[in-house]
Amino acid sequence: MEYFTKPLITLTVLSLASSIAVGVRGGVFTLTIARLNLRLRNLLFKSLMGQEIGFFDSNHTGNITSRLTSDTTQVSDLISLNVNLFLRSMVKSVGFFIFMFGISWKLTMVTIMGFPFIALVSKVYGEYYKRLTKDVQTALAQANQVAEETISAMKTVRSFANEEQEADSYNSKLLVMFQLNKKQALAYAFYMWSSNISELILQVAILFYGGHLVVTGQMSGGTLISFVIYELELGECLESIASVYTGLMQGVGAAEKVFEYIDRKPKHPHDGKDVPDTCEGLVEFKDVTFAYPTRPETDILKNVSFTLRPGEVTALVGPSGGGKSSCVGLLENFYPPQTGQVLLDGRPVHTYQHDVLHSRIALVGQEPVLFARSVEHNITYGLNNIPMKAVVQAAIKANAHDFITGLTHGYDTGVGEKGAQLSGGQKQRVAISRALIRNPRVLILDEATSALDAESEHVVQEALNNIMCQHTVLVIAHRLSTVEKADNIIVIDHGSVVDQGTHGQLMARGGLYCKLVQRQMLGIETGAEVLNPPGDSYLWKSEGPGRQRGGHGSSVSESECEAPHY
Ligand SMILES: Nc1ncnc2c1ncn2[C@@H]1O[C@H](COP(=O)(O)OP(=O)(O)OP(=O)(O)O)[C@@H](O)[C@H]1O
Repeated sequence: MEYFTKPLITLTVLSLASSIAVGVRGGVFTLTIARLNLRLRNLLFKSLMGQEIGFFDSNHTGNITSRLTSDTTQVSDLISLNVNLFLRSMVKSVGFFIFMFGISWKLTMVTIMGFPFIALVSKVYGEYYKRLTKDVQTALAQANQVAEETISAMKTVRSFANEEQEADSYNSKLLVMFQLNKKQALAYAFYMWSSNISELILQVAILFYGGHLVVTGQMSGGTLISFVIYELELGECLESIASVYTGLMQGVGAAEKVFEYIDRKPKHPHDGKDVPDTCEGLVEFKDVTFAYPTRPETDILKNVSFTLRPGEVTALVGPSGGGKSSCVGLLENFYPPQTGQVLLDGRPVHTYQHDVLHSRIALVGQEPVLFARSVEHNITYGLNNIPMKAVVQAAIKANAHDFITGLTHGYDTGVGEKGAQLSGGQKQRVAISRALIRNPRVLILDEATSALDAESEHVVQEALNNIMCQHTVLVIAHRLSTVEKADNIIVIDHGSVVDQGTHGQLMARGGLYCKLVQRQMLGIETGAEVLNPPGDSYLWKSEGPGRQRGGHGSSVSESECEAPHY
């Protein structure tokens, strides 16, 4: 009993210490995974926020969110788990080696001889697995892309009864991933087979040489058995280390995708430093040529020059696709021009400090994008510590106050994802309030009142008229009646300024603007037909003024284009 008591006590103490260590290790690693995940996601999201708009034009949202969610989770899980396993297996392996060396250095050398082969198998498999993992993550991202696009456009899917095709499309993307999973399974089977065979060969070699040592009396049978037990344990540890390598390679595959975005330097960074004390609001486009990064071969704007003067309303008009919104994109510093300059008060817009530029230029876009927050938070978006009074004032100016107070929780009412719980006109008015609360020097209204009903449009237009004299205003509108009173109307077609002047001047010249106005009055949509009339004869021209189609009782004829007072 005395002989047994001492080892038993030692074993008990070691086991207790070990169980405490296991608990601590588990806790620490869980915490590490969480911290790693947090850090990776934050770094990735921050890097994404700094990317140029062209990056988002060329990368699908589903792909980006997949990196932000599943790839980061893969990285943190796999790396933490495998580092954990690696440390444990390493400590155990070193211990077993010491014991084995103590028993027989000759047998230990035989054991070591088998390692290079086992390491080679792991390396080849690990590299292959890394490549496969990258492909699997890419396939998953593509499946996510389909899912995200479909779910976010559910009403369109339903209205075209396309649910089944969307489900098929998702399934086909998943099948691509499944094919890769099959390759993974095959590779794993091959790896298990080769590593088990190599281990078996090693054991046979040890037993053969150990047997020889026992037979020749250099070692006792009991010692050989102890050695073999240690060797088996060591084999398990080495197997773990090999699988750690594979796991780490898998993590590295996912990490490469995550770090590709984390390390990406934006091609058009918004890192301007200028903070001028005052801002007049003089905007100049000087000989601007521009192509979108996704289509660098097509110039969307060609040598465009114009000026927006403080206190004046300038309208950009022209056929659809002419490049009006692209001008806004350049003024907002979303994209850099290829040649020429876009200046605000004589300084290129990209030299302004990012938040300063956007406090001086505010945009109300074609499709107002609201966030799934309260009305108040949407109006004060990007601003801090704004008193409620200012919020209400901005809403009143945009004719939004009445409908907001009619909502269940007034300004605290949530607007739903992308403002889905508001009507188009209501969303637009909240978006206008959001621009007005900044009291910008330059106000851009890109089809801002297009979603409003006639009455709301009138009131919003009046509100805008009241504040317009204090700003430089750029209006883009298809309904040309809304820009008649503009101080300057710039006509853009196929990326070039083809004419500019007041409504009267443009009508007198009888150019494209005049034709667009006539077309609208006839109730026919503006478009390519106006620019490329078949056989150069318009419908109303060939049919004569008395036979005009559609329209609202208008009887404008081409000859009126020449009239100085249209
Ligand atoms: N992000 C983009 N990437 C590539 N090409 C684009 C992008 N946005 C617009 N375009 C292209 O640029 C051209 C000009 O588009 P833009 O939106 O500036 O026209 P627009 O005059 O504002 O038209 P609309 O009156 O219909 O809004 C179009 O041919 C369009 O296809």
